[in-house]
Amino acid sequence: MKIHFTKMQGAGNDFVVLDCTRSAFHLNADQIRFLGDRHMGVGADQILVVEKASRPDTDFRYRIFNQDGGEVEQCGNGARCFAKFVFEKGLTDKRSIRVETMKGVIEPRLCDDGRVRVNMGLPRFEPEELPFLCQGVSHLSRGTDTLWEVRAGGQDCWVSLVSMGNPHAVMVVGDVDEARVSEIGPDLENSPLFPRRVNVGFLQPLSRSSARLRVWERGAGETLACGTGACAAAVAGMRRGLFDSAVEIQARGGRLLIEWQAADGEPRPVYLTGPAAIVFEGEVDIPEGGLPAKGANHV
Ligand SMILES: N[C@@H](CCC[C@H](N)C(=O)O)C(=O)O
Repeated sequence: MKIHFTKMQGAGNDFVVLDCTRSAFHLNADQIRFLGDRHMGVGADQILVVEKASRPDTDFRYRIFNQDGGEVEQCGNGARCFAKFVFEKGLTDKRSIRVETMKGVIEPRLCDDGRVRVNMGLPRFEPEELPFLCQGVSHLSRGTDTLWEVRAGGQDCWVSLVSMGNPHAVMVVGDVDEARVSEIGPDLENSPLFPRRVNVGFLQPLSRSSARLRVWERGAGETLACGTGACAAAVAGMRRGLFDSAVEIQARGGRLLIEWQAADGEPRPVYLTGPAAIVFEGEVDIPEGGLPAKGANHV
């Protein structure tokens, strides 16, 4: 089966985007994994599926699948690429778009400088608001933040847990280049503390308005940037008193601006601003069996 796709990237986080506004989406998890595979398929951290809105107060619906074939709740860099995609492909002439995701409505807006600014909704921190956390886990509070002690990669780590619709654990490190991302990341992603797994952020504050960040993404491994990871890391840092209300997050693939006005205690949405670009278009022949689970096709 041949399908048309658009390859996009936002700060180096890359996507295969499928326009399903006129046809139904019907790929299974093995076929999605084929699309995401960098050797056998097209290659992408996530696959984004653009669909018609199912509610009158929104313009589109979009679905997000990780490279491992699993459908997930939210994707910040994907939201910017989605907005650029629907505008550039003439699917809308609106520069402000309301989009349904699995975890509520988000609002991307195309800026005059070519970047996209997205209202990513409210961050959540309280244990009862973290559905990804194993029930009955004890925690320690410190200041205004709730820090959780976890063991991963053979060491004890203190993490902030944040839901941006999807799950994040953020730890502060001295130097992201030295951080044990590929040991701690997968260990924490698959810890029994997180039955639905978790994205793991390694945050190095540089000043009150800038930081470096690496993210081990659930279902994709380390990526060049993670938009929701940047939001989670910035708000975790703000709650710990490390940052003011706007932070430039430097990821390995680009820079993202995170804004969050939390000072008066009112629940406020997080805004994410950054680049989004179409890289190329193509047609791909998807094998009926897709890409079987790892090891399944070995002789
Ligand atoms: N790259 C994304 C996040 C994609 C989903 C994530 N891996 C998850 O499983 O929650 C972003 O830019 O936010």
